Amino acid sequence: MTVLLRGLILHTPQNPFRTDRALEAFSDGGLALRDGQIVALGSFSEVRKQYPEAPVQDCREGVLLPGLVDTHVHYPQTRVIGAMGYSLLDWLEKRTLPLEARLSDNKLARELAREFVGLLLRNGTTTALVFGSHFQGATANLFGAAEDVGLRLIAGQICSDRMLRPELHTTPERSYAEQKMLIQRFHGRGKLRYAVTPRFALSASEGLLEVCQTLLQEHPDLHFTTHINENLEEIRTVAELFPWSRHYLHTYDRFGLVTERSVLAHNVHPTEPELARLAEARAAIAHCPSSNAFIGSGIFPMNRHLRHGVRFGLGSDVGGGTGFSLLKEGLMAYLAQRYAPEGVRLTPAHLLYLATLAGAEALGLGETVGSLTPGKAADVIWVKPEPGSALEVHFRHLDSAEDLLGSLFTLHGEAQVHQVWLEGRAAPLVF
Ligand SMILES: Nc1nc2[nH]cnc2c(=O)[nH]1
Ligand SMILES: [Zn+2]
Repeated sequence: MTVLLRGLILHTPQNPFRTDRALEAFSDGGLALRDGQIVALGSFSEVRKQYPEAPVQDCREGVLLPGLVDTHVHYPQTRVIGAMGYSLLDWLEKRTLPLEARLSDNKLARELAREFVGLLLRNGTTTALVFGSHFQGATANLFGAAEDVGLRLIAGQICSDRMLRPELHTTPERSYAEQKMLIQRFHGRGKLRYAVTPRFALSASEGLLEVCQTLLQEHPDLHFTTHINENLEEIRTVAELFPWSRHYLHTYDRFGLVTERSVLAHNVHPTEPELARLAEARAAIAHCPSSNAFIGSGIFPMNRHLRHGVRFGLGSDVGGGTGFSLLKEGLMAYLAQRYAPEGVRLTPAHLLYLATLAGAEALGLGETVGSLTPGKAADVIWVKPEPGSALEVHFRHLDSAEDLLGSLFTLHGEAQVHQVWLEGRAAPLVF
């Protein structure tokens, strides 16, 4: 059955870093959904003519957007959000890893998994690349929870075999066996995909990175994700642990882990050769602006990434980040670039692109999601201003789509994700 959504529709089917006309807006727009796909987009009157019999859902209060894409978020860390006053390595040791160690308890893991996928959806995230758990059972729970609600999920069991805490350490042999089972069970099942996920080079021996390489060789369509160049002390430690490495990226590249299926989180302090190599390999960066500020990692050198042609999308990086909202990450990216000495002048179209299509492309899903182009999956969100809020005033009085988008990102805290469609089906937002 075809359904029509009517309302203000905004998306960025093109890259605003390359063209001035990337933002497409339909002030009284129509979006036709059928069999999980978008089948038409245009002015409401045009789309209505194509589907005169279809039922219409009136979404004229607020705005319809593509589902948001989070390229970096940690499933076990919802309850870590807000731990102030740390930098990366002491934040991990004192606040994050103790909680992650508790996910050996499957009951807790199941509860956190349900809570986590619910929070993604409530914030309008319909596709996510997720750091799983160090435990096989907990990671299986994450896949199960995503499947239950229909979230498009790429995730994997984290592997580490040093420098964290003993409960979180595996061995190369054990990690291989556990990951193999998860890959067989979940990779390619519905909307689930598997990502090989060493936590970071600091906590992975060469033997473990070799296991990651073997898994990617045995299953060339797997994804790969990890952290890189987030914090200066981390970078110094990695250089000591891999004395042969030319730079941080080399510790992954040596094992064949830097490809166009790789997403590396942060990259706040890259060298020029690393940027050149990332561009050459077509690997993508997950830019996590609120986390970079909150844990005090630094300001993302966006201009250098652009100059080299390195791809990047947005990541909430919960719980180093300040919450699940990618609208907020858009604003944080904007603010950080305003502070940076050679910051990029971002527009509302850039922010929407970074929160949607750029992320989809970083995950290799640019043909499937990230914009409302007909033929893509019907992953759509309806965002409304809170009654009585400043954002509502803006929605009533602004007439340029671009200004409205700017106010949506700026006043994101007054926006409510009212409804989410996953492949055309309305998802429940209360769990
Ligand atoms: N932000 C962040 N960086 C990391 N590096 C290694 N683990 C983590 C993590 O959990 N969060
Ligand atoms: Zn992270």
